[in-house]
Amino acid sequence: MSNYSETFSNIYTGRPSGQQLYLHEKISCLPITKVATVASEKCFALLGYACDEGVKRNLGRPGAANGPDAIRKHLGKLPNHLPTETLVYDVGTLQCLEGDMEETQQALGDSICLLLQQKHFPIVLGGGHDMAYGTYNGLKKYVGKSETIGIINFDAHFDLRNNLQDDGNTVNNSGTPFYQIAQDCIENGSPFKYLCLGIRKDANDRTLFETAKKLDVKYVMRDTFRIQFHNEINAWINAFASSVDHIYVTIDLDGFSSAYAPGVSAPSPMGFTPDVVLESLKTIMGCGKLRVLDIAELNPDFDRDDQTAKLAASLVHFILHDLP
Ligand SMILES: N=CN[C@@H](CCC(=O)O)C(=O)O
Ligand SMILES: [Mn+2]
Ligand SMILES: [Mn+2]
Repeated sequence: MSNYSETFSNIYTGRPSGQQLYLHEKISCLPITKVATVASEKCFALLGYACDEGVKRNLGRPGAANGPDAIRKHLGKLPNHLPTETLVYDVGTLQCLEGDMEETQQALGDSICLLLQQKHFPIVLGGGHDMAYGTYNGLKKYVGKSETIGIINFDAHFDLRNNLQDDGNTVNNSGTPFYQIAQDCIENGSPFKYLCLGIRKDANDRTLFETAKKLDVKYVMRDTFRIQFHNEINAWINAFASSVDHIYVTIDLDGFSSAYAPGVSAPSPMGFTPDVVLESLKTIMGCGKLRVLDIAELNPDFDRDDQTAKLAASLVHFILHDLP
């Protein structure tokens, strides 16, 4: 079972300016049932996915269910440079009840589809990376079967774990979302287009590399995913983008070095840096195909001085301000 809760505006606090100098004065909280098509050219919708059931099932460290509110608390304090006609709504949070992650993913997919139909750009705040299965399916439902979706995942991990157990049952978790998507694509005869940026050799076993190869996954290893190689990285991103109709970006915070992002279930001591992610996001946004973005795996229980929550909030700030 999943539960929807609307966001109360008192989560967004900061310096009062009376002239919308800060995002807490810009973001409007709106129940998702009241979302309507807007005349404004640009309208963002922030949606929480408060679920760490997938992390628990994947033997990780629970706590990501508190990720969405931790991001909101820091986002509100950041400066607002948006034009008045750009709208930013917070449309609430989906909570996973009684461990029913699948129902929460389904609710996420339905919400994403609804927001896209109403011409909003959804930004999902997580939450375990199992959210990717919900976000992707929402976009798929919106664009229809004949359109190709490319997934770009900033992550230390492939998250291509096989969800089929020895006893024949399936167990989905935060490490299986892209495997599940791949299986659906195979079943539907649609291409599985997946690009991973920042893969760590010391965080993915041999079978995961074999699965990636079998599924023709494109990936950039962490030691190459560095700002020094931005020309090459941009060329790979552009080549990938030109082979798809729509792009879904998913940012797993555990791909960042734990110097930047300690507040995750599975930290990366030798992860990537924010500069290469921002550079890559600029390239992706420049393609004009980005339709939805989510940020996964914030676990405030393990954060240090809120730096991971602040990093996530700054990523949202960047998307709000730099999406063309
Ligand atoms: N979403 C995270 N997935 C990783 C977790 C790794 C870990 O817990 O060490 C994975 O399953 O590979
Ligand atoms: Mn990861
Ligand atoms: Mn992940």
